[in-house]
Amino acid sequence: MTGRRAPTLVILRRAFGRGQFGLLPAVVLLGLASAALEGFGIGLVIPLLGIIMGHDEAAGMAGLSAMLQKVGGGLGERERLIAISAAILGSILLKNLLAFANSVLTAHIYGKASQAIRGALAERLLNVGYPFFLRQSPGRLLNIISSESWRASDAIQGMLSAIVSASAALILLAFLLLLSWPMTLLVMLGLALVQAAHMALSAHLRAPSRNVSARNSALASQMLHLVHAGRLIRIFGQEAREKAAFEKASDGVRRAAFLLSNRQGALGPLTEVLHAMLFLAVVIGAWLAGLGFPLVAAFLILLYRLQPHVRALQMTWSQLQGLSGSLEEVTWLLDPEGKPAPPEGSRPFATLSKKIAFEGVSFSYANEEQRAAVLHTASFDIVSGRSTALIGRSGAGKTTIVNLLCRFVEPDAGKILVDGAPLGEIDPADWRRHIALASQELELVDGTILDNITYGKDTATSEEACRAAELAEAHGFIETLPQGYQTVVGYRGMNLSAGQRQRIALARALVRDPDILILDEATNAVDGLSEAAIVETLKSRAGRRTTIVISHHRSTISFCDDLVILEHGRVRKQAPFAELAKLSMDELYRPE
Ligand SMILES: Nc1ncnc2c1ncn2[C@@H]1O[C@H](COP(=O)(O)OP(=O)(O)OP(=O)(O)O)[C@@H](O)[C@H]1O
Repeated sequence: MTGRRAPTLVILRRAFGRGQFGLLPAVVLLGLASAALEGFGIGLVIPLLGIIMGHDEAAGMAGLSAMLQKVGGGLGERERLIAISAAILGSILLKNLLAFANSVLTAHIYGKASQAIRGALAERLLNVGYPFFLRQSPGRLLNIISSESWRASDAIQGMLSAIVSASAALILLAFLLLLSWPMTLLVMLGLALVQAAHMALSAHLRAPSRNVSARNSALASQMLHLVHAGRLIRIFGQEAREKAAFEKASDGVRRAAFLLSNRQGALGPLTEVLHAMLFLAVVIGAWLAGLGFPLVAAFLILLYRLQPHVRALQMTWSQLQGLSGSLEEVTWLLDPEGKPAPPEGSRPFATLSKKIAFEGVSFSYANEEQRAAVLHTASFDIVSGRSTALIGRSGAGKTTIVNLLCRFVEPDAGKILVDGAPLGEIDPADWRRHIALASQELELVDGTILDNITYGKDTATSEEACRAAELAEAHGFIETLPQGYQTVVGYRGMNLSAGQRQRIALARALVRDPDILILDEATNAVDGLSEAAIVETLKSRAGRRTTIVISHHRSTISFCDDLVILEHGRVRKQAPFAELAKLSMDELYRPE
């Protein structure tokens, strides 16, 4: 789970990669300027107190304090008091204006950085090789996108405010140094000790933080299950079991978050106590050193103003440790290393003119358990302009062949040749533009019927969409719906019947008028009459287009020209359909 590169750096690079880095110096400058104004304002307390207490000479003072003591020296006492007060007020006003400008700027950078992280996550999911989804838990992915990405953004916000705090701390320390360097050295030594204690304690936040992320992933999986398995749970009466499983996952999150929050919560008060001790040590040190009251007062006010910035820096540090689990999860998803690459190839593809040839293709869905091969040296041809039925018992490897053809997965051995050219060398985008797939597993998108059909071809007109719906035997039922093509199909098309969903999915494939049409159990929920009409549509592609059909139904493959029979991942037979037309499905499946 732990990324090799520092998660914070990877995320920072992604977050600020698009022009936001240029704004960081502005954040630093604004932070420095507002702290300088604050230091200046506080420094003016020295002459102010001097006037009030009646000893306004610089005797016993050195450096900055002596300079400040002389401010407005040429004025009368009353005018000097008013002028210094006005200068203090002016510096406070300006400082707060700059602080506001800084908060607008950091909010802008934070927003852009969070958006960049979310965009990078979406880009990774869209571009990673498909086998990634076969291996990863959807709950984990959902948790990263929906929750951990926000926490990574919080870390960015923490880092931005840390920049401001660090700038302020630096300037205020410089003022302290100019007022009294021995006292400042004492302060810096004390701060270093507090920081060391803080870092040692913060290190204990990493493990609980990772645990929170892991528990959140498990909970997200449970949530997904509850959303998807509504019917399954009810029909088998498993509500109590599901409730217990959900409670367990939810309680796991609660416990992990409680531990993390307790450890984090202890750091704030502890740091405050250490800072109070440091403050008192400075008071005692000043008294022992015999410093004058105005100087000690200015020093203590500055120190008092410095402490929140230092504490904020330390709390950002512990916040980052507490978010380390989230940062690691986001980094893991963003990192292309160790993830399947998307299919490659640059050879253009215009049309299938001869055939697709599988030559000794072997494949296994290899994972940690190294499963056995599901295709063994499979060799067969899909001839251009003809319809090929791929049949075989359940688990024989038919969908795996579709996955290989669509380049969702790549062969472990052997070749897939398209008009003699290796499929692996063909530009995948070009190739996919010429194929279309209708399958039970390709769900509808949440939108209207028209949205779903034109998903197959962005540029399709309403007329083209209607034509595709007619060919898929969907137009008739769509016309009877009150909203027609504007009917919203709902999540995964749940507002429609299974057969209606399949016909819209078929229209989505047909709207492309694809060179190669692949139907994987694409009409098994469609009634007989509709299926017969669809078969007529498919027949009309003969000679012009190539069709690959997978079905356990004799009627669905009845129009095919060629038959490829698979058995346990091996091609048992390839023959013209006419030669075997008399055999029933059972007879076709039966080993010879
Ligand atoms: N993602 C996967 N990970 C591991 N094994 C898989 C995966 N998908 C399929 N398999 C295995 O590959 C083999 C072939 O599966 P495939 O889906 O290609 O069969 P099929 O012929 O299409 O079956 P059906 O007619 O039931 O749809 C099966 O043994 C199956 O268990």
